[in-house]
Amino acid sequence: MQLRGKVALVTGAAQGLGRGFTEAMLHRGAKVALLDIKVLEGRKTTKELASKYGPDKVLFLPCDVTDKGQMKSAFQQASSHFGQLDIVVNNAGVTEQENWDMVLDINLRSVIHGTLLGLDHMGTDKGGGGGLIINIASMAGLIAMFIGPVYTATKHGVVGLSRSFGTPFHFDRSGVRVCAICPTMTDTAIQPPRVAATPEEQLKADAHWAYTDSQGGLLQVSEVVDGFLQLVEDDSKNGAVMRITKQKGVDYQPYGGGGQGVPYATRKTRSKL
Ligand SMILES: NC(=O)c1ccc[n+]([C@@H]2O[C@H](COP(=O)([O-])OP(=O)(O)OC[C@H]3O[C@@H](n4cnc5c(N)ncnc54)[C@H](O)[C@@H]3O)[C@@H](O)[C@H]2O)c1
Ligand SMILES: CCCCC[C@H](O)/C=C/C=C\C=C\C=C\[C@@H](O)[C@@H](O)CCCC(=O)O
Repeated sequence: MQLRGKVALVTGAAQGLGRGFTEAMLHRGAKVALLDIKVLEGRKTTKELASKYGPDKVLFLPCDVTDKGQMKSAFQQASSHFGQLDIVVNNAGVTEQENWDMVLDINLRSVIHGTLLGLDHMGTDKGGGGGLIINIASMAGLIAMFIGPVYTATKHGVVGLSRSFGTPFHFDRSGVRVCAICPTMTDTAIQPPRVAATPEEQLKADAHWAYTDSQGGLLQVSEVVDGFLQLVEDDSKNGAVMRITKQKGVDYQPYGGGGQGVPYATRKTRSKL
């Protein structure tokens, strides 16, 4: 998909990777609705981007992605404000917390909801024009991240969700590509401090940083954004799971079973179901 003239919605867009994806799309001529629970940071980011790319190109919508009403309303506002919606980036996420329900709600439930809302707004079967949904998973969606079992579980869920909606069975009806991106550790505020407040936290921090350093250190946001843009522009990728690592750069997780690795029904086979 070429970005000029397109409209995107990005969750968790106030900072970090979400801000990076947003700015890259604005730079290529898209308009973007920025959603975030951090209202002050979101407004500040939007103001900065408006002064660079034009006030008509951005819209900040305060939104807690775990609140179904707020999410539904934000999708409606974005699409009526800009008159269309072409790309949804489910990016908002948090790392492991004591309140594991919240990790599930933000990292998985809201991504499921954002994907369903994206299909409702963009699906050709729902009166939309087709489009693209990119779910931001993590390398922890493909391998076990030892300091975050719940985080790991949610990211595996995001990968499975994206692969399933990325089968021809769904694309035939909706015309919406659904893909996931799995970066390794990236230099954003989600990273834990190297010096922690308690001995237990320090143990985890030491293990995390020893592993991260052994893997070549942190990715920069720009490296993840480059992979994101490749995925946006490559219409052949549906159900694809992009990996971004220090060692290999951008590549795709191989799955067996004829590409998609899962059984699917095409338009032809579905008519016989
Ligand atoms: N940084 C990494 O190492 C890394 C690696 C792989 C994947 N990821 C994933 O990338 C995504 C972005 O993370 P980041 O590294 O930019 O972190 P970040 O903390 O800088 O940004 C996350 C954003 O999500 C927002 N957010 C959190 N909870 C929210 C909620 N309930 N409603 C709305 N917005 C909410 C935050 O306010 C923040 O702006 C996450 O899904 C994360 O899991 C990050
Ligand atoms: C606690 C801080 C937040 C981290 C968030 C992030 O999403 C977590 C990432 C978790 C795991 C990263 C693993 C990285 C591994 C790679 O460096 C590489 O070794 C994996 C290669 C896999 C392959 O080639 O098959």
